[in-house]
Amino acid sequence: MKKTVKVVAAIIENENNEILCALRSPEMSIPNMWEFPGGKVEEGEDLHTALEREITEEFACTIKASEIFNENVHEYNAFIINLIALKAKLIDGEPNLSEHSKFIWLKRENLQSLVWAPADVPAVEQLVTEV
Ligand SMILES: Nc1nc2c([nH]c(=O)n2[C@H]2C[C@H](O)[C@@H](COP(=O)(O)OP(=O)(O)OP(=O)(O)O)O2)c(=O)[nH]1
Repeated sequence: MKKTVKVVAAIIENENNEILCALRSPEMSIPNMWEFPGGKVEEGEDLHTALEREITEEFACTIKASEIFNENVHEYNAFIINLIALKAKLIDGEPNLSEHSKFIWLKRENLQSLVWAPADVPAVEQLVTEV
């Protein structure tokens, strides 16, 4: 049976209404695909704490996570992902690149120009149609 992995991802919007998009590197799993930054929730950890921890680890800045925006279950070849996207705001510092190949800030209407990790597609669609 495939393992189910619980992953939190941040929809970080800046003051220009742009959203942070990160490109997974060739060395990461699901390589060379765009994602909302985040990572796996650890045993006993709540969603907000997990997301704030992952962003500090991967981008050396501080966010405050708020409401759940989208939740999606997607079956990859190797595992099943329960991807929970939370809205978030940058509260200290600016993102710094470490594990990812690149990050960009994009307006909602341009999000679909990227090749997203398949599990992220429903969240992207919801963002594009959000008023
Ligand atoms: N962070 C993140 N991961 C995503 C998204 N969409 C998606 O399919 N994934 C996949 C990629 C990875 O297989 C998994 C998350 O693992 P990760 O490698 O980013 O997290 P992690 O840092 O906790 O993992 P690790 O150190 O244990 O390898 O979920 C997304 O929007 N954000």
